[in-house]
Amino acid sequence: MSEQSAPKPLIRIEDLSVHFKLKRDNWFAEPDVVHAVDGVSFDIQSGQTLGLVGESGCGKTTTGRALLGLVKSTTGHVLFDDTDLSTVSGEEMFPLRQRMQIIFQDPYSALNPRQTAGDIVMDPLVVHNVGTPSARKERVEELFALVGLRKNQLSLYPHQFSGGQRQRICIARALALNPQFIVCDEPVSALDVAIQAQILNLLCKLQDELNLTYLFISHDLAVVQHMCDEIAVMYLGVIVERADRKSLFENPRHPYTRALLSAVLTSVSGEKIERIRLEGDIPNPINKPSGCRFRTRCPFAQQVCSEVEPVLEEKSPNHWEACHFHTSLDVTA
Ligand SMILES: Nc1ncnc2c1ncn2[C@@H]1O[C@H](COP(=O)(O)OP(=O)(O)OP(=O)(O)O)[C@@H](O)[C@H]1O
Repeated sequence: MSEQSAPKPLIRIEDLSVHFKLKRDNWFAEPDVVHAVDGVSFDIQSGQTLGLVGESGCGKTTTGRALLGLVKSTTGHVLFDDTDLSTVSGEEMFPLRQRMQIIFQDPYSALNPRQTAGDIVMDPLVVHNVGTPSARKERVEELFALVGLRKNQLSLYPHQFSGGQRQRICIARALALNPQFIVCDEPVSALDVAIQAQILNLLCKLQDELNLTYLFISHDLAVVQHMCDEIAVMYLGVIVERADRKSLFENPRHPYTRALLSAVLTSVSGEKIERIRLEGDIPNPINKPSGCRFRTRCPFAQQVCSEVEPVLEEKSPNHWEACHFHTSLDVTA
């Protein structure tokens, strides 16, 4: 594709960091700092899905929230449709918020138990003062149909729905203001496996029909494989590998990605991948290891790994990796 016709990203994150200062034990102690996200950059093209994967605590949710301005970033920039969100005022942010939404992991706690499903989905229209009362009612009915809920369910309360139906309510609410971009934060991990596929299919269908752009956060590689065009693998606040879905599943490079994938066992092409067992837990983001953050769990770590932090480099076309070694090519387990 020529440079002129290259698509413009809808989302661009440049060197995003989010550090949380914890409360001090006493006035003379330095506060501990959690390095939840440390210099993350990526683009998402309009109409595409970027998957963000990694173990619990690696900074996926914080990245998604910082992107939407729900947590304050320490450094870096988030550009939405070429607008740098760090430069816009609260007033300017209000209409932008309509275009960027989030679906949470837990459809149980995301819904107010005292509101009917219809009122929940109508809420964003009321808050943003969109349409007349009758136009809002019509829009809510349309949204119910779009996500596969029935009109006679409008006046029911959250507890009267199944888990999958509650996630459909959350999706309808997220769509109410016609967003372009949605952060899907583990949207199926709280659901039964049988229901997960239905919700994933619904998200795919809505993406096609409404040209939505997704950041899809998950710890589950099987889910990401189903949903995403591109995948970024996160470890302890940084991206260690990023590639399109096919390259990542067929030729995983980083030892961490390969460890995650070996739990799934077969690659997209059906070939078995070399097994790397992940020992121990993810280190504490308050005291991250020197050099490569993965070195304390990496079976291939060498001296340089504790001394120099590897940068994310393009190791083959559009396949980025942060590792001192070409592990997929020259290291055997
Ligand atoms: N408000 C906060 N204050 C202090 N630390 C926080 C805060 N929010 C998140 N963290 C810490 O930041 C790190 C990254 O958390 P985050 O929730 O982004 O990870 P995650 O990969 O989404 O994990 P999970 O899948 O469990 O949600 C964790 O160590 C977490 O404890």
